[in-house]
Amino acid sequence: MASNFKTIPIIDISPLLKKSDDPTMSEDKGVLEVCNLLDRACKEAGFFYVKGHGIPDSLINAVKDVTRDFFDLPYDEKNKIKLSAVTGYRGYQRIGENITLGVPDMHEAIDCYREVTPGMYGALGKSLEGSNMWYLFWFRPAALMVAKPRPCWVRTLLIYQKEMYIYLLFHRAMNLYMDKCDNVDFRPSNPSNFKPLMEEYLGLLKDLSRRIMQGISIALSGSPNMFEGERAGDPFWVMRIIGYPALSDSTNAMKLDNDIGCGAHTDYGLLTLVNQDDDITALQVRNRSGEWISAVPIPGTFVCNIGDMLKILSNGLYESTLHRVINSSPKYRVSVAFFLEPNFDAAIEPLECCVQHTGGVAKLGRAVYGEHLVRKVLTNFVM
Ligand SMILES: O=C(O)CCC(=O)C(=O)O
Ligand SMILES: [Fe+2]
Repeated sequence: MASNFKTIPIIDISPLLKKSDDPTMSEDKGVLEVCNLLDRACKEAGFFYVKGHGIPDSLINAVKDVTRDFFDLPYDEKNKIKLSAVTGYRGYQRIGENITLGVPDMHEAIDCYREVTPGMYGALGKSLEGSNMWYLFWFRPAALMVAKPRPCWVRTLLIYQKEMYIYLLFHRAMNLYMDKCDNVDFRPSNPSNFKPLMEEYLGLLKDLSRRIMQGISIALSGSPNMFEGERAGDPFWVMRIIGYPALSDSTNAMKLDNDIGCGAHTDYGLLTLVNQDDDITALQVRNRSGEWISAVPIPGTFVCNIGDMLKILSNGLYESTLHRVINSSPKYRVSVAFFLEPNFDAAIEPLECCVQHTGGVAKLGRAVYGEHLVRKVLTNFVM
C-alpha cells in the first residue's frame, strides 16, 4: 500500500547505468545509493522520475512531435491503421474507444504490442497451435478427471466451462500473434518519419527499462539479473502513443463526454516509462489517503511506475499505484508510454527473497502474465 506521499521522487540513475554490464555492480557504492532510492520510491509511491538515463532530449522531443503530427491528421487517415480484433488489438483507436471501468476514456491512441510467436505460449499455448487444435483441448480425455466426487455430468460441465474460458482467453491471445495479422501494419507510414523514429526509441527504452530493473532487483536483495531468464529474459512489451484533446476541443471526431483522459487504473506489467508533454500537468497518482498527486512534467525525465506483476513478485512490498489522466488545459496533450512486461508465458509469483522480507508468507497469488494481459485488454475494448 502506497504511503501518504505528497511528491514523486526524482532519481538520477546514471551511477546505475554506468555499472550495468559489471558483474560486481551490486557492490558499487554509487549503484547501491541509486538502489536505495529506487527501493524507497517503489515502496512509498510506486512512482518516480528518472534523470541521467542517457536518452537524448532531442529524441524524447522528436517522439512527442511526431505523435502530435500523427494525431493532427484527418480521422480517415488515422483510421487506416485502425485497431481491431484482427490486428490483435494493435493500431489506432479513436476518442472514447478505450474503456476504463466501463467509462470511455477521452483519448485517442496507437497501441503497439510486441509480436507473439508460438514459442511464447508455453505448454498451454502449444496445445492450441495449428488449425483447429482447440477442439482436442476442449474434449481431451483428461478433462474427465477430477478429484472431488460429484455426479459425472456436473464434473464434465464444470471442466467444460473452465476449459472453454481458458480457450477463449488464449484464442484472443492468439489474435495477438502477428502471423494472424501480417497483412495489417499497425504502424503508420504517415508521417514518414514515424516508423524509423519509433523503432529507434523503442530499442533504447527496452534497454533502459531492463537496466532500471537491474537496480530494482538489487533493491529487492536479489542478484542484478533476477528478472532475466524465465521471468523476463524475453520480455513482452507494449507501447501506447496517446493524445488527449483539450477539454474545450469540440472539433474532434467524437464530442468529449467527460473530462477523464484515462480513468484510474494500475499498469499490468513490471515497469512503465512515460514520456509526457513538458508543459501540461495531467497525470495524477493516488496516495494512501486517496488524494490525487500530480506528476508535474519535468523536462528530460521519464515518469516511471510499478506494474501489477512487480507488485506480485515483490509480495506487495512495491505498489502498483492507481493513476489517471485529466487534461484540463486548453492544449492538446501527448504522451508515449512504454511498458516492460514479463515473458508472455511467465508464471509470476512472489519471489522468495521478498517473501522473507514480508513475514515469510506469500500474500499474493500466482498469475500467468499473458492471461493477465489478455483479460485486461479484453475489458478495455467493446468490439
Ligand atoms: O498519459 C500518461 O501520462 C499516462 C498514461 C497511462 O497511465 C497509461 O497509458 O497506462
Ligand atoms: Fe498507466
